[in-house]
Amino acid sequence: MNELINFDEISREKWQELYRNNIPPLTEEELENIRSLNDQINMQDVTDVYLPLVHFFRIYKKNIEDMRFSKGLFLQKISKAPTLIIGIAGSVAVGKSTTARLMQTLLSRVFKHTKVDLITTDGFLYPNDVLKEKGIMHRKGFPESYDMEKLTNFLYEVKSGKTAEAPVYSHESYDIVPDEKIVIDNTDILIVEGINVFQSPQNDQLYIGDYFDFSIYVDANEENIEKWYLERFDSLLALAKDDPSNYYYQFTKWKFEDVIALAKNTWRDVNLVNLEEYIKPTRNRADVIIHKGDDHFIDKIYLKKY
Ligand SMILES: Nc1ncnc2c1ncn2[C@@H]1O[C@H](COP(=O)(O)OP(=O)(O)OP(=O)(O)O)[C@@H](O)[C@H]1O
Ligand SMILES: CC(C)(CO)[C@@H](O)C(=O)NCCC(=O)O
Repeated sequence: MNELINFDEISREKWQELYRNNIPPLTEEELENIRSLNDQINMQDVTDVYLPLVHFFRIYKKNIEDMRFSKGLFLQKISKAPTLIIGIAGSVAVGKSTTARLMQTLLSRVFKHTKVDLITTDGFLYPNDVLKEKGIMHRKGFPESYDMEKLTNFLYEVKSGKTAEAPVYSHESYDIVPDEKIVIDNTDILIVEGINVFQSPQNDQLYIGDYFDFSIYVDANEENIEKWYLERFDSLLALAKDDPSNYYYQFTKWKFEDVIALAKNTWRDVNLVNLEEYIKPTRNRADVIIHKGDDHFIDKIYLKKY
């Protein structure tokens, strides 16, 4: 990991020691609530990894608040605190949504009276008919498949304290959901999760990285991510088996080996290429890298030094 020269590598054991218990601990019941969001979450990760991470984020939060206060004094103008934005990036199927949901729950528990919202940049993909028109349906998830201008405008509106709307993507329909929006209003912390959150847009004037106050990259080796992608493909098929409106329904009628071949080819020809060419190169832009080993077990944390 030579390109991570600018990061301190911290083992899980060391990381969990760094948390000095001055955040109100979660109750058992609250931990149970988080578990219900995703049965597979290893609850040890919550106490060993995520609570220290929330504690670490507190340092960034305080720094930003102090800076805003000092700027306000200088300008003799105290303005409303802008929404803090946290970016979570990483490969398709590495577990970004799970990390993002956990962070959302923990942040709203730890910082009382704080409204924490979550969106995914999947909503800013062009709808399938536009992707087809552009001839890039096979490039879903690549930089050109996102409406980056729309995403940048959305982040700008959130930061400016305006009511902002994010479109919604569905894995089940494999498309943008028409007429569905997530409304972001009076949010204290917004988590933005997606494969492209640290990518530079084609237009040099716009850089979405400028809007992130804290950023996390979820990392794992490619063999593991492929495995998790194939497992998720399986879950999507199971979900689709009685629902002809589901995109994955068609594959439930295929021979088993053909479905496996399709999933493996999609991983190899689309998502792995995207990971190597466009997602992984943004890893060193994150403030924190969470590294997972087998079975999603978090074994290492990397913190940006400078
Ligand atoms: N901590 C975890 N423990 C066990 N399983 C997990 C964990 N995190 C994610 N998974 C599983 O890994 C798969 C991928 O996770 P998830 O859907 O969160 O990925 P993602 O990075 O958000 O993917 P995408 O970018 O395609 O939306 C899912 O099947 C999920 O249930
Ligand atoms: C929607 C994205 C791009 C990201 O979540 C991904 O899940 C995806 O659909 N990739 C395209 C190839 C595939 O079907 O896996």
